[in-house]
Amino acid sequence: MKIRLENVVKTFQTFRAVRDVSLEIESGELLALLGPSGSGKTTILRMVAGLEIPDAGRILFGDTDATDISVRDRGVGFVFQHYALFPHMTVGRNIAFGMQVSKVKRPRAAIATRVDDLLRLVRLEGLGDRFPAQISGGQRQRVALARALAVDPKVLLLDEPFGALDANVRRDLRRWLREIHDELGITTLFVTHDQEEALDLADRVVILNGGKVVQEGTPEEVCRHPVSGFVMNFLGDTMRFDATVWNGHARVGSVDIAAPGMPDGPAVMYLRARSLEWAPAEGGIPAQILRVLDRPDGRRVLAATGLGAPVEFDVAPQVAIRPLDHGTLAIRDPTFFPAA
Ligand SMILES: Nc1ncnc2c1ncn2[C@@H]1O[C@H](COP(=O)(O)OP(=O)(O)OP(=O)(O)O)[C@@H](O)[C@H]1O
Repeated sequence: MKIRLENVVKTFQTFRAVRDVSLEIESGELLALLGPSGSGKTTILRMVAGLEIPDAGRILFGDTDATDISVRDRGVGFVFQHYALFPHMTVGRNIAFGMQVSKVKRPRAAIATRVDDLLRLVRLEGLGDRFPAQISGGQRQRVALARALAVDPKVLLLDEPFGALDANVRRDLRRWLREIHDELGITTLFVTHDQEEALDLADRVVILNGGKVVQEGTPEEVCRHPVSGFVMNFLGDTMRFDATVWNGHARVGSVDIAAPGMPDGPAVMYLRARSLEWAPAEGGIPAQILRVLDRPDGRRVLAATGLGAPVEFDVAPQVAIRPLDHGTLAIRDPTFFPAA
């Protein structure tokens, strides 16, 4: 089922939370809404669910205008971070609940078979008789997904479903969710403020800021071609430096760097750790090492340079480098945007 939002607006009292948002979720696609806190992600999801009504604009499910269709009749499944399971019901009964109260009546045996199938799908075979308090947080969210899928929704809506879990469990669950999505092919809208989660999971990412779409594209497109300093910064691991551009060259601190195609005037230069190379074969700017942080996959180094603020870069674990060492750093592919 394809979903389309056309010029959707939502205002709370006088606060405009969603400003003229248009987007499409292709049938079978997994789309992530990514943005900082307060950017309007949850409000958009709630409007797709039918839990909020837009002030203006339309929401289409396929060719049908769903704007005035009730939550119950939209055929959506939800998993929210805090959408708790019923604590007094077993896992199996939690999963069965939606089928038992649905308008579509199913025989008891069919419900039991479906619960078993869903427990297998979310890899919780054998846990159907436990209560929510007797399983882990990650397992609870898998039950929540099974419960959402039980009534064969046309669309799956997930709002920070793994937000409360620790980093390793989150990573496992997001790979697992992608596998389930590929198996079922259900149109899915996923809300997160975690860039890595969105980029790992989604076919396409829509980046929001202040209730507006600022960029949309595949993870590769948004990572390789961010349209603004905001997107570049939000996608993470960036260093930001004030610059002044004149005649295709940027003055950054006391350093001159080529900035071809940039208009003259104040600008911002963004670097990522991978844009910096320690001890290049030739050229480079003078640098002094401030700190060396050992990580499982290498060493992250902080250094002072003439750019005006410390920089961070990575070296291989075997590179001999110590605080106070002097050397040179090459800057590759800096990204410039005119200052806002
Ligand atoms: N029912 C409401 N009444 C008043 N303001 C609201 C209401 N719901 C949301 N807002 C405001 O609308 C803005 C967008 O909220 P929303 O929850 O959609 O953002 P979000 O991007 O999902 O943020 P978060 O990641 O923190 O959940 C926020 O400033 C929020 O305070």
